[in-house]
Amino acid sequence: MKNIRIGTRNSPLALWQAREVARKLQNKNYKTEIVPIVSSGDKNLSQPLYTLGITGVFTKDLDIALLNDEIDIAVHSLKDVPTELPKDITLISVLERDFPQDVLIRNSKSKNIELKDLKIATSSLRRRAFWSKEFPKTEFTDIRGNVQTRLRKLEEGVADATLFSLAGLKRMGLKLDFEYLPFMISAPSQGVIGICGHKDKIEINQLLSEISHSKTQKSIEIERNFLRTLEGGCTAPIGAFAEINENNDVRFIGRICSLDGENCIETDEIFQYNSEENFGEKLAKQVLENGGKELMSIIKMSI
Ligand SMILES: NCc1[nH]cc(CCC(=O)O)c1CC(=O)O
Repeated sequence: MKNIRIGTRNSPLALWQAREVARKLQNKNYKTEIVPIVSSGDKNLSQPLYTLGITGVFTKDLDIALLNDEIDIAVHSLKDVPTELPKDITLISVLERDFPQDVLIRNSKSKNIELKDLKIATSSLRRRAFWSKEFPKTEFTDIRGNVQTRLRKLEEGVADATLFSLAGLKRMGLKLDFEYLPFMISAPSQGVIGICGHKDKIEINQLLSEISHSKTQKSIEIERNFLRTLEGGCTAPIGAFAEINENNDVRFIGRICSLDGENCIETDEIFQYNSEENFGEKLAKQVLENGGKELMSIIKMSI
């Protein structure tokens, strides 16, 4: 068999994740090749992007590379992958989730400041809203770029502290002091590496499904169905985390908040998993009935 061409974005985190997938495949004696995709090849496509359902800012270029057959699979941080996938593209595999928590990183001058007084750098609506729910008077500033860039900006003094997914820090081998934040709920699929493929590549998809982690698969299915049912395509402050034990008991925590964190609706349920039921959708519908519908329309108006 030919090399499996693994498409990835070019950032250090994305490349690490692609290598992790390559390692898993090599352990099964498949040959791999990493193909960093720098910019989009949309000029090679015969149809405009919107007719193909291509929407995600982080996933667009890899979707196009898959459709152009420049790569066999695309490796993503699953939390950056929209719940509605483009036509002909499918989520074929997930790796075992690690460290889904959001953690706080302070710059070296802010070690003794109380949480409520910290100026926080984050562009995530979810992180701002959930932090504000706990500490309403917080001042925020935007911060963008990859993990390393953001750490540099933090040390330059754009803010006192920032929030990261612990998975991202661990993958980058960054041994920084961090603090857990029990009041945060992670983004749906946070800490999960997802692999997308082309629907027609049956053989590749079959072998990729062999490395998929089934407990993680069940968790993200619930979290993503929860998100899909709530959002209808918009980016709202939504957290979702499903944990499954050996007996197939699931604990699911979900939350939506207004941007300022003042109005939140939360669900926290324990149930027995079965593949027939769409728990994510069911729990999201409960949230929508409990005032979530009104909250979602307020959020959509303020974005
Ligand atoms: N949107 C950025 C992004 N996408 C995935 C990760 C980290 C890896 C992960 O949590 O899956 C990050 C950085 C962060 O949120 O701190």
